[in-house]
Amino acid sequence: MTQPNQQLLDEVARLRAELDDANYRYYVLDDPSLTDADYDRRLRRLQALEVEHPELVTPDSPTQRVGAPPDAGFPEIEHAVPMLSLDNAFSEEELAAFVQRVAERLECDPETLDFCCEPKLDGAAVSLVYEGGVLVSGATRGDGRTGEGITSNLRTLRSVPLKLRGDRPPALLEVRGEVVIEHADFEALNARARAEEGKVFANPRNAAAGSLRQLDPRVTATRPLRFSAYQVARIEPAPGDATHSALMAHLGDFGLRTSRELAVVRGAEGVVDYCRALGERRDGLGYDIDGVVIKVDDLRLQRELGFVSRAPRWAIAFKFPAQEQTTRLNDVEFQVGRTGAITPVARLEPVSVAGVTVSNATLHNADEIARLGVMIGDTVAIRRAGDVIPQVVRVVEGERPEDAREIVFPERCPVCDSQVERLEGEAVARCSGGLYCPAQRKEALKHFASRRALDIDGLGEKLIEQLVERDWVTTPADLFRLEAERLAELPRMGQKSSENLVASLEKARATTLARFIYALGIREVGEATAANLARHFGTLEALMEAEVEALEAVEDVGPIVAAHLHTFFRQPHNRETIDDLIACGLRWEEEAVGERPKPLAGQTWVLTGTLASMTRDQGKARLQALGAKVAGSVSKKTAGLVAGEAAGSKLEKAMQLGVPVLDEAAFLARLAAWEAGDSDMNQSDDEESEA
Ligand SMILES: NC(=O)c1ccc[n+]([C@@H]2O[C@H](COP(=O)([O-])OP(=O)(O)OC[C@H]3O[C@@H](n4cnc5c(N)ncnc54)[C@H](O)[C@@H]3O)[C@@H](O)[C@H]2O)c1
Ligand SMILES: [Zn+2]
Repeated sequence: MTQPNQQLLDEVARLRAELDDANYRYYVLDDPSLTDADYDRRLRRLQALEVEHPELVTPDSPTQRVGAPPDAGFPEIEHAVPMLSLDNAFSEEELAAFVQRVAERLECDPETLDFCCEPKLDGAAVSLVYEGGVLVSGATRGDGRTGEGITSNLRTLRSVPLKLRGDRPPALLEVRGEVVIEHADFEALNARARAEEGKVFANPRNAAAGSLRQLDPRVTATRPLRFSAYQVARIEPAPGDATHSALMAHLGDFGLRTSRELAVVRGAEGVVDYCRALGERRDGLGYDIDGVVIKVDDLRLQRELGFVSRAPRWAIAFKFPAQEQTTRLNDVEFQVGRTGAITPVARLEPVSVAGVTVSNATLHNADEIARLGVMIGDTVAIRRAGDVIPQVVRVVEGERPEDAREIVFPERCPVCDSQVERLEGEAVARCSGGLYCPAQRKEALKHFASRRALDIDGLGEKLIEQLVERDWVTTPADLFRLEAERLAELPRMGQKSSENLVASLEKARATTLARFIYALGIREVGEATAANLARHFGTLEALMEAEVEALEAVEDVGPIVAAHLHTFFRQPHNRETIDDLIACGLRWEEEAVGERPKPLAGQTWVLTGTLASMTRDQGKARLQALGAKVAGSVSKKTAGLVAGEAAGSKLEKAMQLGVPVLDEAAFLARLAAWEAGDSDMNQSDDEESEA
């Protein structure tokens, strides 16, 4: 043993301060400043120094403690059985050494020992107490002895039974488990937060822990939290189960979830095989795990092994490579998607994250860049989990170089040089080049040709890419001008397949209005919305002319989709594309409008003055839904004028020209009759209106 020198004392003090701070940020603020990998490295270093110099160990050293003391905002709950940490193994050798250690202590052959293995869920640990089968309290781990009472929050989780299933619940059950958020739910939660400028979480663990520690359970209730049990701390009367795995199965009978991946294996080889196999499947699990927990399965042997201060001797956590790493942000490039969305992409100094080399990560949008406060040259934390695109989650403080550069959002599309637009209230900036933008063109054409759109058989993605790259096709209409002879010049495209493609293009010309609308690739207009629009308006013309209010009158169309539709049809080049398609022979049967007749088809109406029962736009929408065109001025051809309060010159003109005039009451009565399917205007003249 060497004598500790000043340098070493300083290092120990620095590590402790850093780890204390990291613990506070991780466990109390749910806002870590270090990646887990950096944290683990420091903890390991401190442990190594303390092993070398046991005289330096203090009871308050981060190596001796678990978690962090409970936050004052919650009632304290003392754990009847402490909630400990787990020893870690970072390699297969360390795993084998664990098995060896256990066998030596038990004085048995390691090859005869059974271990129960399960994923180490990366969430927040909680303990639930059931008395007489009823949930009486729930708590966080806190510092292991005392946790935070978060019973009302835990009650909002559907996976936490308020009452245990079965006729004979135990008199007392204290069960422990992990509260997690699955990847898909986490992405949705953060996407919502980004859209609403709410709190964006770095990872599902922070989101789960933060959600559980909300002072208002109604907030917790909105978070997609899931509880999965992994340990029984107390059960009375004691059941006959002799193993941990049997006890876990028993929990299932009570209506508690346990891991589907739980398996009992034998000896070091079994343990190592399990860890390898689960490691390979890690990305496909749909939730974060940071390793495997390996427990001696026999409960009697567990008791024999007992505990050390911080962790049980009968269990170990095999740690997988961390899902967060730090690296340098070398540059930011801007990518253009199918709908023109411009996404800033971080070009990174390549770094291995959970076994995969990552050199790009998404920065989402300008708001996210502002939220992160990130600059080119910064050291950033990257997260890669499952199939989700790697993300920049945080800037590492204090590492910004002097020559760091600000990230400047382009004003023009990096692909087609069209103006970049950012709509009021929208986080996303978009290229306004529509089908003209090569970046959007390929995707727009793929969408246009896809099965649910125009269903152009034989026009696959690769072919579309070739056609666009050769400039043979710039708009969808160009597709219909392709000739078999020319197509046959393309690589791997014989005479036969060229002719087949031309034939399927011919077939695709006869489509439906709904498919056509969907094929246009208007933002947020999916198949169902397209079908509603087709049914509602009946003709493409009525849809193209519709104002925002009229669009909002369509089932499932809210203000945002209405705005997208409105903007789309106001773009001259989109109109040109549509005209061009129709000129190329695209056609469809007109739809039966929402089962309703269109008594005003072919008529032009004018609205003037103020209506008491609706806005003028709403009136317009209802007329349009009945097939009418609504114009801004009165002429001889005007079928009728609706005159509200304070009508002026239009009313005069209508009277001069002999155009029928309806006051609001008469208008409402007629609307009611028309909408009910009564096309004879005169019959409803005397009806009383109900506004
Ligand atoms: N980034 C940071 O700043 C920071 C700070 C503190 C801690 N940490 C991370 O937390 C780790 C230490 O945390 P710890 O003390 O909770 O130990 P741990 O995470 O290594 O292991 C104990 C925990 O494992 C969990 N667990 C998951 N599945 C389990 C299962 N099937 N059976 C039993 N337990 C299961 C439980 O919640 C338990 O509390 C560090 O290694 C580090 O990765 C990070
Ligand atoms: Zn563009």
